[in-house]
Amino acid sequence: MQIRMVGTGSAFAKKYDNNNALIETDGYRLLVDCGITLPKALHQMGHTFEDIDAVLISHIHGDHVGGLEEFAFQMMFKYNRKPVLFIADTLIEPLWEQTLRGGLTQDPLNKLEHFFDVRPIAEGVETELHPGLKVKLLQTKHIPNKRSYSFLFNGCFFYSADMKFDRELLLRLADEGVKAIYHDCQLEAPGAVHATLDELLTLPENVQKITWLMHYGDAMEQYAGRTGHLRIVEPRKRYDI
Ligand SMILES: Nc1ccn([C@@H]2O[C@@H]3COP(=O)(O)O[C@H]3[C@H]2O)c(=O)n1
Ligand SMILES: [Zn+2]
Ligand SMILES: [Zn+2]
Repeated sequence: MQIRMVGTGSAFAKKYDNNNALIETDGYRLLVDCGITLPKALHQMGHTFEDIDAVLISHIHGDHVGGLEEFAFQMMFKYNRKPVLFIADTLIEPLWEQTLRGGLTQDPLNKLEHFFDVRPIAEGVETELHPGLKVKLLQTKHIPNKRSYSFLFNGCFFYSADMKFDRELLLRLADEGVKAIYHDCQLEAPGAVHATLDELLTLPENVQKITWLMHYGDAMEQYAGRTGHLRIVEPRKRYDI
């Protein structure tokens, strides 16, 4: 499995695009989240929406779903293919009713399934997305009373949705043999709805060594050399997991 971040920025970052990823395995290309900046950033990487086999959504914030309207329209009117959308069963209704319905509705098209091949995923159940690529959704804390799901790929790669610091979860994942943790990180405290760098730096060395920071602000370069054993994910670079 390989990962390339289309962007690594926070919701407000201007130097880095929205924190969205491409996970590739045996020629299969999964887009993880599709934010506001995704259409342009994907184009700058030399890809079109046609190159995407499926999209997986973590939660409903613009930097994670704001590019889905263009994705849906391009696939319908430019590429004549209904894209596969993997999404927690609990997010299907809010994604349509609270985010996409306004822009996409036109007679007779009035539901999410008219635009996407929707594949609901139940929390906590390891689900095959493609031969060789499985995901387990873990509900993680982000905004009170708003569901947000982090991803455990193939039992060995944890990719955080936006989430608050959860020491027990990270220690447990490391104990269970997870090889890599990609974690959203707010460089400056207070984190409020994200883990802060200071919180992640309290992790034991063995956990820090497998943990990579993403979803950071424009000040990221000032933190070079100040992240302990935590490494910073670079945008658009291909990493083997
Ligand atoms: N209660 C909240 C809600 C949101 N926010 C900020 O808005 C951003 C929305 O995208 P995000 O990536 O979840 O990061 C959120 C916070 O920066 C915040 O700081 N506090
Ligand atoms: Zn975000
Ligand atoms: Zn968020």
